[in-house]
Amino acid sequence: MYVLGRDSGPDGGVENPCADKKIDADRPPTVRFGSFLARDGSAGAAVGVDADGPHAGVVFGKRGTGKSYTLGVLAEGLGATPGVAPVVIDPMGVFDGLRAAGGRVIEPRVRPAAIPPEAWPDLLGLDPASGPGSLVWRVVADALDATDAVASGSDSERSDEPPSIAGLRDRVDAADAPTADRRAAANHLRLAASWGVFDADAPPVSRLVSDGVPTVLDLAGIPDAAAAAVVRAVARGLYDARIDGEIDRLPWLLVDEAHAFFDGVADPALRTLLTRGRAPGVSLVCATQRPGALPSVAVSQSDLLVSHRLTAERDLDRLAEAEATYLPGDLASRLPSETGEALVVDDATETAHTVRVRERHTPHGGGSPRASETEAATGAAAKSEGPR
Ligand SMILES: Nc1ncnc2c1ncn2[C@@H]1O[C@H](COP(=O)(O)OP(=O)(O)OP(=O)(O)O)[C@@H](O)[C@H]1O
Repeated sequence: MYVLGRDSGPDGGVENPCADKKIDADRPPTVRFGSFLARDGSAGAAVGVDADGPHAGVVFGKRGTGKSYTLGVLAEGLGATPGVAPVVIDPMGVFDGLRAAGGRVIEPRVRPAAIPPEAWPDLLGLDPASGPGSLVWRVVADALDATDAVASGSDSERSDEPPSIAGLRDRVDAADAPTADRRAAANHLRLAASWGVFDADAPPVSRLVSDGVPTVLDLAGIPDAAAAAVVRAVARGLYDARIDGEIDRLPWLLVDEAHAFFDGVADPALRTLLTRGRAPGVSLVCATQRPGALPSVAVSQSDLLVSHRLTAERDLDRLAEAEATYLPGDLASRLPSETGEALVVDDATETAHTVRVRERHTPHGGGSPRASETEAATGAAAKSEGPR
């Protein structure tokens, strides 16, 4: 986190982050985040998030306190920062306003091969020790071995085709297994096909970050297991692509409603980013209204913690895990109460400050609908005023 100098441009500190991708030679890439909040409630100096290096971060806050909005502020700023590329996991469909910053909104497709064989039974809701579960595990492993054999020139079974769900079902049909197991496995694979997220020919995950504009993966309305598969494929895909040198930019994965992804198929990939993502340059920011449902490692590995208001004891306990010897007093007592305000704990500078998150430059799609704002209500109000 940086204090941004007053001489660095309009908009309270830096150039409009949506405007361009100019590099300021005097300052490392920085995302305009907001301004310090003085004790009397007035706005102080502008603050920005360092985007030069990779980070692990969390954004906490009870419902309606501004988490998604804050994630959108980061996405806007990162989309305008050279050398980085934000990818937003959008389970509620509230980030399509990022189109106004040149972003794209995608209904994601991932390759079945992006999910490792051992994760398939869990993905399909099957016990891996059951007949159908172990059959699915085996056919996925065989299908991956067959495509690997082509790459390695091995003499074992070969397939030029990347595994598809239909191909996996063919393998199930042909397997030496009890009929009931084959039928159950095929039914579960048919269900997975109906989610519409698996495509053997889906573009590689590295394509999501090829140009640096915000990419929003719209997961609204798709089943939880399918959303988890997408998050796993994207998180792991970005990590592997950086390790293999396929991506030049530093990707930032911004996950809204992150608690939903830590108890299923996506969990290992998110933990990999938390614990090892910074080495190859992949950042992860997890936003959640239920910090208590995140694993402790999300807090212990985060070097940036942004917390809007919290009240539930379990969530405050998770926040307390971020208390460090360099911070005086408890964090809970320092949480601000207004929407859009947050306590920011920055491990790099070993500081905690109250910040007012800046306003978005693009429309925000979140916020709860209000009866008083419906056409029915405003129409009724106009009617009750009556003719004059
Ligand atoms: N920094 C801010 N500046 C101005 N308005 C804000 C700010 N942060 C949040 N808001 C307003 O507060 C409303 C709620 O914010 P947001 O949708 O981000 O909450 P949330 O914590 O993500 O809620 P939920 O948990 O229900 O998803 C938004 O509609 C937005 O208008």
